[in-house]
Amino acid sequence: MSTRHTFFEKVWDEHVIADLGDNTFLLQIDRLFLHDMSGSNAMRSLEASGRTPASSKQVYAVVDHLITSRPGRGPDETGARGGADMIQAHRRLSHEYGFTFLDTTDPRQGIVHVVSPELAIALPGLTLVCGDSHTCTVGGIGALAWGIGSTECEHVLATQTLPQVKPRTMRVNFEGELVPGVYPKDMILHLIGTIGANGGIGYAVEFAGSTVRQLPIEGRLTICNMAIEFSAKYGFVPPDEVTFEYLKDREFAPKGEAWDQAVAYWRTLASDPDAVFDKEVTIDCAEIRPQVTWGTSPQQVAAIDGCVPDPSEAADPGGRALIERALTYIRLEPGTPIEGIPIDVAYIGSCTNARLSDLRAAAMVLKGRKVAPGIQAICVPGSTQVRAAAEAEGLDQIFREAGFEWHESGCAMCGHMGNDRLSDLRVISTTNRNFEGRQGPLTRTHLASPATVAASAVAGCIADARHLAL
Ligand SMILES: CC(C)[C@H](C(=O)O)[C@@H](O)C(=O)O
Ligand code: SF4
Repeated sequence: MSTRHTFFEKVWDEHVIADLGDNTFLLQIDRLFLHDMSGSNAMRSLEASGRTPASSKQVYAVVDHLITSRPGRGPDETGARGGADMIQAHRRLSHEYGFTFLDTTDPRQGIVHVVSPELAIALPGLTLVCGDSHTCTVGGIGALAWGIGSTECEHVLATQTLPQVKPRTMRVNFEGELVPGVYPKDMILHLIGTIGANGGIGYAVEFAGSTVRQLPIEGRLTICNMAIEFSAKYGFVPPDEVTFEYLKDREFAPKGEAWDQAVAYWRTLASDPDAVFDKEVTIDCAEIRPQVTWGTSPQQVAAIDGCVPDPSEAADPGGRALIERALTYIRLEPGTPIEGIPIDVAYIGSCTNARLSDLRAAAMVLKGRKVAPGIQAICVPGSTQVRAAAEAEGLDQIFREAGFEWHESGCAMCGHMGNDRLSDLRVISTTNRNFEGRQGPLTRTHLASPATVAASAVAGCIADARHLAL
């Protein structure tokens, strides 16, 4: 391949079937992942149209959004109206169409974006789509992955292709040493806080720089997960030795000679040293402190030793109105120190931060400690495999002894889709969205890393994990 190409251009060009004009291209789609909300709808719509899937082998399906995370749950258990019907249709059609189906009781079940790299369904250089905005998560293993709508899912089901407008390219370089106690979640929140939640609109974002290269895959997945909160549909870290090491021997990874051939190909995918991006941003990681959101957008974020801003200090009336609205909803006064804000609930879960490394980071804080009186603390592992691995190393005991509930895997209280919900409570949460009502009616969500959530559970208020003697 000639030089001066970015990772994105290489993978995109490899998948173009036709130039449709107007910067729109018909792309070959290598993997389609269906979940029990958008996926179930797409399959029912395909069935109603009398069409059949183009390529059953390239489609995977999982039950994650609507199923409750209640321990001891039944296979279709959900509080969502019509949810059991959707799960059942998802199951019936996935079997009928011959898709790989990860049912509620399957030991490989879990949140779609957690199981997709865990089982090597997502692989470097592949195009992977799912009817879910956080599909960009699996860009962390070097796939070109993005979220689509139900109608687009149906299009992919019928044709295994999708028309797409070609985005511009951006590279975000994270450079320098992370301060101890600062995690990938803090890196991405800091980026969104610095550039803005609209900073990535129209871009495919490559996360690069020495700090990213040193991150294990799980940290890269956390960063890419929130590319969409930066308004970038695509976020990725081109594959490297860390990626290959992570994927080797996983269930759907190529094996034997096919593995060697795949790795040889994946090694060609990194952006060329002289590749040109439409935009570049550099972040000095030494400056990043643990981050906590204070408002109702991920960009409304501050360092843990900072304060809630004063709307009167906003640069313009629009900015002032946004801050005022957020503070009214979240019920905080300007100038309130972030540390010490009392909480009701501590939530560790979601496709952002519920992998084994996240549970370990939280357990390190919780070991030998107790959740403060009156605080509800919940841990929902990102997948059933993560849950089993955590149990094998005794993490569940640490969580339980501290006073955390230990749930089955699923989306659960991240977006209260299956009616696992909170209401009118203040939550410190490892999830990715703090929008109004996101975790239940009137719920006030503060996004943070698993270590910060664990420290806050213990303190009963937003707390800096670095202040607890570890
Ligand atoms: C239900 C689904 C379509 C939705 C998404 O697209 O992201 C959900 O996963 C979310 O996080 O809000
Ligand atoms: S865990 Fe939350 S953000 Fe992730 S897919 Fe599920 S609902 Fe969406």
